[in-house]
Amino acid sequence: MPNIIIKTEKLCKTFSSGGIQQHVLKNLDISLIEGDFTVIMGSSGSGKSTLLYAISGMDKPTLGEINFADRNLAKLNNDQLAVFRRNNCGFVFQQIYLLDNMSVLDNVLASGLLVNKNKRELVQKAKKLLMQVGINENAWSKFPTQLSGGEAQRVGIVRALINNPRILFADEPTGALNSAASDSVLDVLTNENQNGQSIVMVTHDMKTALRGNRILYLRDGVICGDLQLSAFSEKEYAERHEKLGTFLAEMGW
Ligand SMILES: Nc1ncnc2c1ncn2[C@@H]1O[C@H](COP(=O)(O)OP(=O)(O)OP(=O)(O)O)[C@@H](O)[C@H]1O
Repeated sequence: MPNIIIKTEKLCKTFSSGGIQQHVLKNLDISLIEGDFTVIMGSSGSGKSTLLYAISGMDKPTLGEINFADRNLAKLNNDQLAVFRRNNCGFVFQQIYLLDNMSVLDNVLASGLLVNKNKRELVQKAKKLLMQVGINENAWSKFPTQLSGGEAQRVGIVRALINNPRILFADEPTGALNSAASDSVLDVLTNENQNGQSIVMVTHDMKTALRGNRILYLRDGVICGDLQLSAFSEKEYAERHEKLGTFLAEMGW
């Protein structure tokens, strides 16, 4: 039986500004499966990032429930939510927020030390993860400004993974990268997922979305499509591309 890691019930998010209410997420009932690489797609403004922020506990819903790893997020106050996020969530964004005055290794360690006080163990783990994403020893003492965009994003992924998150949340992780750098980042995400890491990623890019095994399509705050794919494999790229293309055409993408 697949393990449900996040379950939402009647999840709603409404923004109010200037006396006008905008209902961005409307009564969403979603179950996300542990181990999946779930992709959230939809047109601009459909509520993808809002959904990602709500289910990861970065923002509170207006109404409804979010059960994440058997915790009801609505019952947590802001401090408890911050601890919950630190222990359970990793985040990767389009903008890569590495600290410019710290080396690559220190950027990763700074995140890790928030949860694990055993520095020796942490250093070993950070180095292992950096190697895993293709950031070799000669780059560990470099500063973020000395890295390419793709390298910096791969360091960002390591920083997000250092505390063994239950889910890695990614919002347009390749949005600011050129094609080669984007492929290197997608290969890292695919590899992590194939090693068991659950990933939930927002993207508007089809090539990026092809890495997922489940595609949710959001339109006007409602999930109107849910496509299951097999785990990513280069061998069946053409077939996969066609399946996703057909699905997106049906969604009016
Ligand atoms: N903090 C906020 N305050 C007010 N409105 C907001 C806020 N955050 C998002 N919105 C509005 O909610 C709607 C959905 O935004 P969201 O960023 O979730 O869409 P998206 O599907 O991720 O879009 P894009 O693909 O363009 O990034 C938009 O109309 C946006 O202006």
